[in-house]
Amino acid sequence: MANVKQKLLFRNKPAVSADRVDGTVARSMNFEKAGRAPRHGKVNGEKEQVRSRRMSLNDSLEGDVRDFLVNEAELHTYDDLTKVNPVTPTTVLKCLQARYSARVFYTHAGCTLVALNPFQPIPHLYSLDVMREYHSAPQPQDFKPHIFIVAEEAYRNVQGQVEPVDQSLVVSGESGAGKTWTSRCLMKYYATVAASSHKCQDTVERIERRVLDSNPVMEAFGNACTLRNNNSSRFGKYIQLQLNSSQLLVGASVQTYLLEKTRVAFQAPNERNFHIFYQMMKGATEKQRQEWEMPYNQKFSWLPNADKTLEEDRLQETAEAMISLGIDTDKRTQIFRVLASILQLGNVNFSLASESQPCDLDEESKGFLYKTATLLQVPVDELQDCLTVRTLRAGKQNVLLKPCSQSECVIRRDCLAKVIYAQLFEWLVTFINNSMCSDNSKWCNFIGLLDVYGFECFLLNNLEQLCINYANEKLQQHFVAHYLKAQQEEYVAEGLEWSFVRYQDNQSCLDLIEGSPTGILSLLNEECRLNRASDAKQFRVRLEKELSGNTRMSWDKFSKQPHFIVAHYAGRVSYQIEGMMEKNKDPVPPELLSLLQKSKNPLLQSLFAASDAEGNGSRAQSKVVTVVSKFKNSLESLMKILHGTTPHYTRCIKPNPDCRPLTFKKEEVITQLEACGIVETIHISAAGFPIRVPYASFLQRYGLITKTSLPAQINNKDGGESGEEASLGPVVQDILNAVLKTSDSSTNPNNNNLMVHCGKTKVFLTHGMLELLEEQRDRVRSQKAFCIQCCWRRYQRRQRAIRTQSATLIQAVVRAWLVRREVRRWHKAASVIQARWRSWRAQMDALAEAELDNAEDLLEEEESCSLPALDPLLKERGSVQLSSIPEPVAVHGWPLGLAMASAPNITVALTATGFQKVMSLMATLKIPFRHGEYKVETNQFDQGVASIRAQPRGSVKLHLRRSPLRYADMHPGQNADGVTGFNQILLEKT
Ligand SMILES: Nc1ncnc2c1ncn2[C@@H]1O[C@H](COP(=O)(O)OP(=O)(O)OP(=O)(O)O)[C@@H](O)[C@H]1O
Repeated sequence: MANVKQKLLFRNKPAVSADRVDGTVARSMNFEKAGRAPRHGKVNGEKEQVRSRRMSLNDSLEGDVRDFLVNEAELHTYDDLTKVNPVTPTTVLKCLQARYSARVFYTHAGCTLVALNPFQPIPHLYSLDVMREYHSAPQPQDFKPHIFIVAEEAYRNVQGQVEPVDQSLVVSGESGAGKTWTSRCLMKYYATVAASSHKCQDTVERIERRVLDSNPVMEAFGNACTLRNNNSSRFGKYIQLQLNSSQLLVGASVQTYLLEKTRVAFQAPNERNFHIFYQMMKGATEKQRQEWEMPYNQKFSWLPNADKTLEEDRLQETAEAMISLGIDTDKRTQIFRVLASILQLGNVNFSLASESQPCDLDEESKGFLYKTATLLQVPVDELQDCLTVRTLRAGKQNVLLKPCSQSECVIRRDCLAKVIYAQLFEWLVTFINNSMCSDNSKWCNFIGLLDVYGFECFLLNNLEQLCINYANEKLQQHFVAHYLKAQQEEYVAEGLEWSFVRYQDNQSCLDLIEGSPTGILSLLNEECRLNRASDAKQFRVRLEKELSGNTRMSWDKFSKQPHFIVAHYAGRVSYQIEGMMEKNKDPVPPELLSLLQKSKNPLLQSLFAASDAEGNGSRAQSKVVTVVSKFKNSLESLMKILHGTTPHYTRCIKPNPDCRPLTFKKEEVITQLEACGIVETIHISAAGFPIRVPYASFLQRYGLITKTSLPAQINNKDGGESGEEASLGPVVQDILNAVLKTSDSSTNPNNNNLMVHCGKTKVFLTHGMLELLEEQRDRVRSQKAFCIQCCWRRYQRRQRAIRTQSATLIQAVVRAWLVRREVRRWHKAASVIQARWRSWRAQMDALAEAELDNAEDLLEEEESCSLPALDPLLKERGSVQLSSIPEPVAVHGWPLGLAMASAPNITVALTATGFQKVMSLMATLKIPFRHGEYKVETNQFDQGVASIRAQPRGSVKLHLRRSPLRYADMHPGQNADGVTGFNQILLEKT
């Protein structure tokens, strides 16, 4: 398992810059695949192509796995973050974002409820009707996640008296995340649903009212406007709502932790003092101003940013709540006068003085000091002495007075203000408790609301942050133990036997902080109890000596400031040592305490009466109760209470740092998820089985590994009933066995069985097992793809062969048909030629016969006529001299061009060659043909008739002149300029 985790971490590395929380298995697998070089790439370009193809394939695979595990489009519908698959910070973040965009602000995360702050009122989200709906629902868990589900669950646990019956609702988150808002909602819920038995209407109403009214009073005194929240609680609180045997609210009590009293005398830039001072300054009546010695236009140096108007600046509301809690007019007057004295004290400034002289005050400051003394009802001289002169005691008798330096005076002034305010706040809390708390006999169970600071890590962190982060470590340990129990229960419900043996909790960090005698707190206390001035560098050396071996402790070698770094569960925090000891000692000069005890103000008297013993000059340094000791004690008692209750965790998340409505900043949220332990919870999940797949889905995706498919009846039902799903167990087991058998057992010799568990309806998987399954699936799919490719190629080859064969056959048939057609044409042509030839020969014979007869007649006639009469004609038309034996016979003929043109078949005449042409010419020239009677000769180019000679009667000589027709000797396809045919003959002859 560790191997697998390491492997995943290693593979995830390249993704870290893009998305540091992207640890999905799919991605890690892709990196492995993407990193593998193609074996047979010939050139780099090819390799690149192959790689990019693979990358895109892997990307699509990643999407595929993601789609299988979780449908992103449906992410907002996931009511429980542990149900998103795989449970990684990325998917959790996406889910929260999707829900926030869909205006859904509550989401379960296993046993925790995550509440996203909308930063704007959402109508009807917390109305009385909604409260009643959740309260009366038979199964509120089936409703949409809501803070009222948590409230109702706790309430029903009390009703059901299931051990442990007492409940704790732990609300945490960073400043401005909505803890106070959520606590208020919870209190309103219980004040509504656990109220109103008609019989005791008065009491219940009184208690409810007081419980609710405690809020404005506590907020006025304990909240302030900070950079991160306009109404920031500057203390932690645990409110116990006490329920009687009928689960009705009969009382309440409040325990507060670590009020930020330094704020009274010091406010960071752009921050304000506690709300109550501004309420007084802005909302006092004239009468009150006189009472409080607070003129209308007076400026107070401890009230910066007073022009900033907040809805919290409502004195009237606070005063009414005080009345409702039973703080009478006198007490209220005393309270406000004490508060006014603090404001006047803040305006007192000290001037520089020599070492032997106490610091003096200017006139203005004297006035403010006078007012302070008046309001505190103490002598003004004594007050000034206390602020400017230190009393040193040497033994019981010897008292030494030492003037304070200007800065010491300022420290004493501030200290006086802080101690008064802190005591007043404590008194108020006690008063509220007395007002709300019911008699022990009247209540039997409680529901506790814990609203504590979230994990803090600033640029400069000091004792306050150390205490807060220590408390968060404590709560985280408690949460983890509880969460693991819940996980264990789920596994048991699914029939699994599993324990998170490998999970390392934060005990080592707690040991580092609270360990004795060598924990940070112990060493700090030891340093504070030493009777010497605090030295930061010395303390750092001490810490290094004692704790350098602790892996949770470290130091920044390059930092010049004395500091130490603690690796908390939520991150590393560097604490500066300078001032830490002073804060831890929190010394109050005894003179100041004795002065306050002398006050005529009954409230001040009661505030400081208890500190009498402590305030006595006889305080031995070893008995100093340090801040961390007090805090540790109160934290321990709180943890004791929590351990005895059933916890319910609500993690409030601030979606953006600027408190803008409906704005979700991923980085902001993931940091808080880490700080409030959700990411840690996810890691714990990862140590178990973060991936849970219902049998039906598993079979649908991985069935192909063993060629198993989902039964049709389940497939049709979209998942099937749980009974039917359970029946799929053996098939699923077969697939898993097959996968585990084929996996490389050399790398996971013993771990195979630890990577997967079959529950009753789901398969529980580790990331490693999912990876293995996906690999197997890929392999099977590759095989199938290869098989399909082979079949396809074979099919293609066959098709190609068939096509070739067919084409050859068609060609053969066509050729045969063409040949047959040609031959048929030839036959036909031959028959025509034969027929023509025969008829022509017959004609020729007849013609020759006739001509010969005529020639004889002609000869006979010519013997009687003179021959020259023929000459002109012959000259004109060209002459044919038939040289025969005994005399040449003149043959009347046409010019050869005409003869060619009138050939029976002009095509034959023009195109025919050789004998054909001769025959044609003879026919045209109507030369009688008798076999053997004429000798026809062509010229050497086979292009014209050279001579036709009558054999029996001697030779016939043709003398032809050039045709008078200009183009008579031309035919298509021949050079127009060339002289061919008969003309050529003539040319040759001449
Ligand atoms: N559920 C909610 N609906 C509407 N607005 C809310 C809700 N929760 C918180 N807010 C708003 O956010 C502001 C800050 O909330 P809240 O004071 O409860 O924070 P916080 O966690 O208690 O801070 P701090 O630790 O500083 O006290 C509130 O003043 C309120 O305007």
